Amino acid sequence: MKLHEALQERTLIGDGAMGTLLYSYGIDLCFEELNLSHSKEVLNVHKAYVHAGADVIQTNTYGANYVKLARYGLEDQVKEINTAAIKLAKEAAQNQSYVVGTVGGIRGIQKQTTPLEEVKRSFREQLYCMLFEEVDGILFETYFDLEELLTVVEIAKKETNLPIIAQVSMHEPGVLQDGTPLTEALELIEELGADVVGVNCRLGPYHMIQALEEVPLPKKAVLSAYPNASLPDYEDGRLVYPTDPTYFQKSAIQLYEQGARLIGGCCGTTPDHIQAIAESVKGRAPITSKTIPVREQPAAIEVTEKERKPHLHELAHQGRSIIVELDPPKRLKTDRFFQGAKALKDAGVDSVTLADNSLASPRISNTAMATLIHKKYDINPLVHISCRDRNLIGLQSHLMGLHTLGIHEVLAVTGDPTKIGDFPGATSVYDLSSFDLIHYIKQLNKGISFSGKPLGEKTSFSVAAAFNPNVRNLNRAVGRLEKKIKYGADYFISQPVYSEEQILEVYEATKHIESPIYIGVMPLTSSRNAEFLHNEVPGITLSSEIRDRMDLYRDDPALSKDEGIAIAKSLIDAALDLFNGIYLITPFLRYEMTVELTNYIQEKTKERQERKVSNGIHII
Ligand SMILES: Cc1cc2nc3c(=O)[nH]c(=O)nc-3n(C[C@H](O)[C@H](O)[C@H](O)COP(=O)(O)OP(=O)(O)OC[C@H]3O[C@@H](n4cnc5c(N)ncnc54)[C@H](O)[C@@H]3O)c2cc1C
Ligand code: MET
Ligand SMILES: [Zn+2]
Repeated sequence: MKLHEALQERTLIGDGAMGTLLYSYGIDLCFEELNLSHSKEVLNVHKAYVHAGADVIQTNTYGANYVKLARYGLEDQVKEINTAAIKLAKEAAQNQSYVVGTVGGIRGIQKQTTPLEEVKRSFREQLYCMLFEEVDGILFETYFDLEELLTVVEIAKKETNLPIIAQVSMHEPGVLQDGTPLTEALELIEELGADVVGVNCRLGPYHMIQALEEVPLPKKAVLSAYPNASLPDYEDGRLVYPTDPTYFQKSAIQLYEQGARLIGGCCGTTPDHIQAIAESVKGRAPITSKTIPVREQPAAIEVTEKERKPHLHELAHQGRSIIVELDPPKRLKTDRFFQGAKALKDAGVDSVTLADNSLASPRISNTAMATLIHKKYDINPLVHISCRDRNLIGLQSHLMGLHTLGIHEVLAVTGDPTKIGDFPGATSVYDLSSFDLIHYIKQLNKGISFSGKPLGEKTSFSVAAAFNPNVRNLNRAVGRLEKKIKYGADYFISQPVYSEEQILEVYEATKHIESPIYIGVMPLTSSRNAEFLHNEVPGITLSSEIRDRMDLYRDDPALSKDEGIAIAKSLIDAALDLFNGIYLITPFLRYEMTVELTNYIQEKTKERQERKVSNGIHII
């Protein structure tokens, strides 16, 4: 009997974890490579599951795609590894159990690291190996990213008529990480033609049963469940899953009662767990009806926006907007910082922006300083957020904190790597890149956490992204802007530019982009400062004319400053008609310079407006 028919007829038992068992044997290598180098051990795991009563066993190919194998330098061995895996599973199955080719999800919470094109290429290669070796079905498991699973199911349906088993994984019971309810996700997968839809990994039986209680019986497809043995414990540096197979047996009955017709185990489960569930539900006739309990609906997500100042992207859409970077000090003396913030507020800037340990060197927390200037001077601060120093937990917690503090303007950057800063040996976390961070901040704006949990309220972040025009290939930098818009960026803030021609070039290269760009201007403070930027900061080139102008006053700090301001003013003159947003960067807390430039921009803007009005009157 084919797997298709068996699935229609009776409850089937899947196998349990492969990785957990191999790990428990003390083998801590690439599990998929073991199909070649430790084939006996892999064969024994399969045999143990067949012996325990598994009707369906999976090949040891969870990560046998070139993307994951590349981590071990094994990307060229996709074919050998998959072929060996299938042969081993078939040898153990002896035509008594069905052998399904397992394909694991690649993307975790980071979409950016594995673009869909890569997912497709990698999956096709693995699928062709499986079809060539004639498996009984394809099993997709541990897909946290729904988009990725839908993509591979669609490809599989085009390439084969074999049964497709497609399982999502959840961080939170009942919802996927993008907030899609489980029921809706399974319906989407079923619509694409998956024969079995279900859930595996991450959750233990308790939460998996809870999640399935909300899921009606699929219209055509069969429901499956492969829970982990329990929640993991961390002992002596290893993850262990302390459970009693008897508990798993009771849970299997409840999964069956929820309509699951293919029941196995994921991480932490062993042949003992599989034997326990085989004893209780193997071969049972599938249930044919199910009642979904009527539950009190969770509180609706708050939609009314709290009173807030206009967002910076709104201001820059409407007209002139000035924001000024004033970085938190590197030392604990804060007087100058606060004087600067107050002076900038009095000068009328729309926001003070605070870098997040730029150049990977510690400063006083920008959130602390932003909160204080927000409270003290009613400044609308813009907080830079770098992915370098915080993992996913830290980033979400930080953003929820900013929301609670009433700070709604953020700049999402990947961040300068630690290698260039005060602590070259420190870890650069980079759980996310700027693209994914932008995406997840926008998810918070929908009231959904990074892991898909409803937050009960929507944040209202306006998300800026970084634009670095100081690169050899400006078009590539513009390409990154377009991609950041796709991920949800509302507007851009640029690195400082240092020539009028460059301002024009940037304008020409970006004029098709509707999102506002705040163009960066940082006044030079001295000839040494100019030489440093020109010679040592990657990407920044100052014209010889500018360097000569600064050099003329190299022995006179006051005149150097004046010349720096004069140069910045000419850059501003060049920028004013091309960009609404101007981003001034305060060098070394010398806020007098950025206050003067703010006044200058305001005067020039007023003059331009008056000229427009009088031109208008003249025309009339
Ligand atoms: C306005 C502004 C504020 C900033 N504030 C901070 C801050 O507070 N803290 C901090 O640590 N850093 C800050 N940075 C620095 C920033 O992190 C780096 O300049 C970064 O390389 C570009 O921005 P991103 O982090 O969004 O990088 P992304 O665009 O996400 O790029 C990430 C990686 O790609 C590389 N890359 C970027 N552009 C290109 C390109 N055109 N071609 C090829 N490779 C490219 C980068 O080198 C980087 O390794 C800021 C930059 C700007 C423009
Ligand atoms: N089925 C695979 C294993 O048990 C993957 C489980 S989810 C990480 O090793
Ligand atoms: Zn698992």
